[in-house]
Amino acid sequence: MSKTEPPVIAIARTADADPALPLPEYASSGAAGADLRADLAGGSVDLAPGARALIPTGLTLAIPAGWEVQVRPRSGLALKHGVTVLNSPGTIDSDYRGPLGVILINLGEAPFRIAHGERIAQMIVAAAPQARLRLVDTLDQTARGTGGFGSTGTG
Ligand SMILES: O=c1ccn([C@H]2C[C@H](O)[C@@H](COP(=O)(O)OP(=O)(O)OP(=O)(O)O)O2)c(=O)[nH]1
Repeated sequence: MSKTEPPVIAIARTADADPALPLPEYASSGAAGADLRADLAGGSVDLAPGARALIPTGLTLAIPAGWEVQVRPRSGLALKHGVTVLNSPGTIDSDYRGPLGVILINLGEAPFRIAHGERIAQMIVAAAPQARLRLVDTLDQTARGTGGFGSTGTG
């Protein structure tokens, strides 16, 4: 099977970033995601139950055209604390050069403190081709037709 060369994602720190924070990296040879850390200028953010916040990572990315970065939750935070990425998966566009932020929400029962440098989410690089979008009068026929939303049953 031929393996396509993975894209290069350029990472730059924002002007106010903490240069001591580790950059995202793959923790194992098979890891799909690289962890993103909260860059809170040495401080912390308290998320009350039900509250959400945009958490800065101190990073900006340059993603090649045809690719995207998805911001996904960390399962440990979700299971242990009910803290997850509200807009999961967050979409980082290839032409975006602004700061990468993570929108976290606390769906747990207890307040959750996000510490500076804590790993709060993970970034996944995925192919995202821009399709050619065309308006037509009728669509081609398929066996499924218009069936959806549970049309095949629940069992
Ligand atoms: O979790 C996220 C989601 C988005 N972004 C940045 C990168 C992305 O390219 C840009 C716009 O995101 P999106 O298209 O999801 O937001 P929008 O609400 O549609 O805003 P816009 O009108 O700016 O596209 O915001 C983040 O930093 N974190």
